Amino acid sequence: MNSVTVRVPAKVNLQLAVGPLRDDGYHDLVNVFHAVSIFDEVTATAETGMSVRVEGESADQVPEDGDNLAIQAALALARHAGRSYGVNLIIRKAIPVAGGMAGGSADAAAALVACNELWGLGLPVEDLMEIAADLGSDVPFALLGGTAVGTGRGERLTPLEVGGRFHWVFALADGGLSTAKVYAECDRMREATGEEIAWPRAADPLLAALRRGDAKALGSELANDLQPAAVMLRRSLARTLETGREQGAVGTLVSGSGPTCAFLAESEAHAGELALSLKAAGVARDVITAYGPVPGPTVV
Ligand SMILES: C[C@](O)(CO)[C@H](O)COP(=O)(O)OP(=O)(O)OC[C@H]1O[C@@H](n2ccc(N)nc2=O)[C@H](O)[C@@H]1O
Ligand SMILES: Nc1ncnc2c1ncn2[C@@H]1O[C@H](COP(=O)(O)OP(=O)(O)OP(=O)(O)O)[C@@H](O)[C@H]1O
Repeated sequence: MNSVTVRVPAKVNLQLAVGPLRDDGYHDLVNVFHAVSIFDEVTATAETGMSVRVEGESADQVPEDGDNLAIQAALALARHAGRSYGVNLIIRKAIPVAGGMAGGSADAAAALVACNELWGLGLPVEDLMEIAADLGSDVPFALLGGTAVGTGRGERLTPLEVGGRFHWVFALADGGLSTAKVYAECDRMREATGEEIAWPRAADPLLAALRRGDAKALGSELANDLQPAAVMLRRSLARTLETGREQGAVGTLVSGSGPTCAFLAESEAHAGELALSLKAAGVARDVITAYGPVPGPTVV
């Protein structure tokens, strides 16, 4: 086999409960991940060296060297296998860059799946999961897809049962936000208010709403502890979120570390209407609809 292409989805966090700062610089989380139908595509082609090219949505903001998370994933896999394999990766991006939708993590997961296949390694998903956790906190979920709760720094996953399809609208912002800076701002704001930091717990009503496939109930349970920090660093998000609420979204939140804002709709038709209203209000660089949950990386 000379070439393998893998399609991989973005994520939104339905609940992101952030615990205290740990000694290793990470935070313990309860992170309810949900994969949505915005896809990057990664094509891996056999080659002697390691190289990457990025095309599509905001490709100019993505590194094409060793800083690219997909190349790091390929290198980590070759190291794990104890061989000096080579690969050329072509990444076609649709997931917003530095948007809080785990685009880099998705590409890393896709590269692991593609190279495992291309190099004929046949490693089980458990091995890929271990490599994924070393690459970044979001990468294990990017390998899994669907809907799952993550604990630890988000890498320890339990898949969740979901009783239906949810329809989403995403408002994309101009420019990204640094994940590390958003966590640091969250710590700063907590310190300034002297707020007691609770141990993160999954919200039972949210899990029940997911099981029933109940969009209205899920909408009122969406929660992101990083949201105040993201809004503090990007004040314009307050208006974007408010506009979605006014236009009838059943749930509204910043996706992960932002700045993408996510709006839950009652149906596909409602998502279409909501997207038009948000576009007309001019509160986003672009507005897209998607549904979830969707499966993780798929060879196409
Ligand atoms: C915001 C989320 O996207 C929500 O899913 C993730 O928690 C971030 O996951 P990620 O982008 O894969 O993050 P990593 O590459 O592992 O870490 C980047 C930085 O985010 C902060 N970080 C990340 C995860 C975590 N549980 N606690 C943290 O404090 C740390 O400052 C870390 O240096
Ligand atoms: N394959 C990649 N795709 C996108 N960004 C990448 C990639 N590899 C490295 N990066 C770098 O990582 C940074 C974060 O990009 P990414 O799109 O993963 O952010 P994010 O969606 O906010 O992440 P998360 O939701 O996991 O916090 C970018 O600014 C970019 O420089």
